[in-house]
Amino acid sequence: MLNVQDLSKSFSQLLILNHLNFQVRQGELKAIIGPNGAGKTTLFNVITGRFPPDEGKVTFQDKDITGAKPHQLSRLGLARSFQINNFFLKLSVRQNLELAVQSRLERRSSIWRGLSPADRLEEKTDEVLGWTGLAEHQDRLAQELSYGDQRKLEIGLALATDPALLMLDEPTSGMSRFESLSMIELIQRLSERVTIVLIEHDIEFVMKVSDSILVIHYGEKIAEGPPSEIEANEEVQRVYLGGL
Ligand SMILES: Nc1ncnc2c1ncn2[C@@H]1O[C@H](COP(=O)(O)OP(=O)(O)OP(=O)(O)O)[C@@H](O)[C@H]1O
Repeated sequence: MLNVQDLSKSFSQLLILNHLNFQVRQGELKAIIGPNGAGKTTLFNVITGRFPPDEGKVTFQDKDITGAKPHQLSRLGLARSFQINNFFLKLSVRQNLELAVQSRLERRSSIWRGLSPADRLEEKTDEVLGWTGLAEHQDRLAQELSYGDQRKLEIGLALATDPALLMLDEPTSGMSRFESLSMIELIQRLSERVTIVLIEHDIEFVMKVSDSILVIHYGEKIAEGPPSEIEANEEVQRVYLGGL
C-alpha cells in the first residue's frame, strides 16, 4: 500500500533521514519507533508532503505521491492525525465531524447508494462517532472534552475522510494511564478496518498491537520485523530498548 524508497532529508546540512526504505502492506498495523530525535516525525512530515524529500520516492497504492500536499493525499485516501488540536474548539464534536465528512462526501458520491446528501452526512457522522466512542459526547463543544477525548476527535476527523491508510503520530502522548488504555483499545479496533502506521513511544503497546515494527536511529533503519524479532534484536536493545 505504501512504499518508501531511499528517502533522505537534511535540515541545515544535518542528515535527518538517511536513505530509508520500507513498505506498509494493506491491512497491517506498522509501528515506527526510535529514540528521541531519531527522525520519526520528520519521516511522517516528508511522507505527508509537509517537506519535500531531498532524495527518494514515496508511492501510495502504486501512485507516486512524493511531495504531494495533504489535501491531495486525503483525496487519495491517506489521512494523518496530528499531535496538535486540529479542530474547531467552539463547535460541537458532531459539527466538527460533519465538516470533515462533508469534504469527503463531495468527492465520493458514488459510494452512497442513492441516499440524500443530508442522510449520507448523518450516516457517516454516526459511523465515525460509533468507531471513536464519542457518540455520548457528540453535542459537547470540542473545547469541553477531556484531553483523551480530544485526541479521539482528532482521529475521528481523519476517519471521516474514509482513509485507506491512517498515520498516527504518538496517539497516547501526554495521556493518563486510563486514557492511554482507551486509546489503545480504539486503535486495535480501527486496525481491523484500516491500515495504520503509528509512531509510538509506549513499547508495551507497540509490542502488543503491531504486525510489524520499523526501528530508526539517527534517521537510519536499524531493524524491521514482527514484534518477536524486534524484541530479540540485539542492536535494537542496545540503541533503544535498554534490554527488554
Ligand atoms: N523543520 C525543521 N527544521 C530543522 N530541524 C528539524 C525540523 N524538523 C525536525 N528537525 C530536527 O530533526 C531531528 C529529528 O526530529 P524528529 O522530530 O523527526 O524526531 P523524532 O524521532 O520524531 O523525535 P521525538 O521522538 O522526540 O518526537 C531533530 O534533531 C530535530 O531538531
